[in-house]
Amino acid sequence: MKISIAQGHNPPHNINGITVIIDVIRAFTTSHQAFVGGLDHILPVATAEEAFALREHYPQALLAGEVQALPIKGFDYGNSPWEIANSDVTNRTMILRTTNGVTATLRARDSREVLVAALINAEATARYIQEKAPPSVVLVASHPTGDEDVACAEYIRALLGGDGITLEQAQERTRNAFAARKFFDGSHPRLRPEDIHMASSSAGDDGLVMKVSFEPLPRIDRVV
Ligand SMILES: O=C(O)[C@H](CS(=O)(=O)O)OP(=O)(O)O
Ligand SMILES: [Mg+2]
Repeated sequence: MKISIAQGHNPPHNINGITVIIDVIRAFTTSHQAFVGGLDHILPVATAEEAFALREHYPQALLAGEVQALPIKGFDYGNSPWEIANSDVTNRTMILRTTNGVTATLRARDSREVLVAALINAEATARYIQEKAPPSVVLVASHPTGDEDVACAEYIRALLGGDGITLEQAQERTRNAFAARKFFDGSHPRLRPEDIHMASSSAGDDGLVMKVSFEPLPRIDRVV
């Protein structure tokens, strides 16, 4: 199994392999928490306008996401695992707009299989990949310049038997990433330290793997 790490919003072609889009702060930590809370599925979209337009077709859907990390006016939730953990999302659909994780996911079509992951479900994701044993795995750190997603990619690579780092090192790099700072300096009441505590946590191998499909609409489901 060839394992490579890429960074940014444009995942490389990986026609015969598995591509994992990683977003630790916070898109896929939020997504993981939503599935833990019983969410049915996620519809990722590129813009807030697309989110509002899509909700016309899915009036029961919840809107979640951010622009420049801040909650979007008219949305139900920010891109916040803490907000989701404190809400009832059972059997709901969530339309999700985020800057890095969702953007990279929407551009990851050239792969046999696409997963999304964060540190919280790194172990479950790695075990799923090991069981599938694809010829190639591309781990995409979706933040173009941040360290938290690269750290998670290096941890997953280690879990897959390659070079890498420990969970504790990945957790430390997440807490120290520059994207984390704004959650600790009181800059906005809805940028809470709890989001980073959740993003730097591990659920161990909780079996919660998140898989992307693209037709008829981009969609993220929990693998059951
Ligand atoms: O809202 C977030 O956590 C980020 C934006 S930033 O990196 O914190 O500025 O969006 P995401 O797509 O989850 O990386
Ligand atoms: Mg991010």
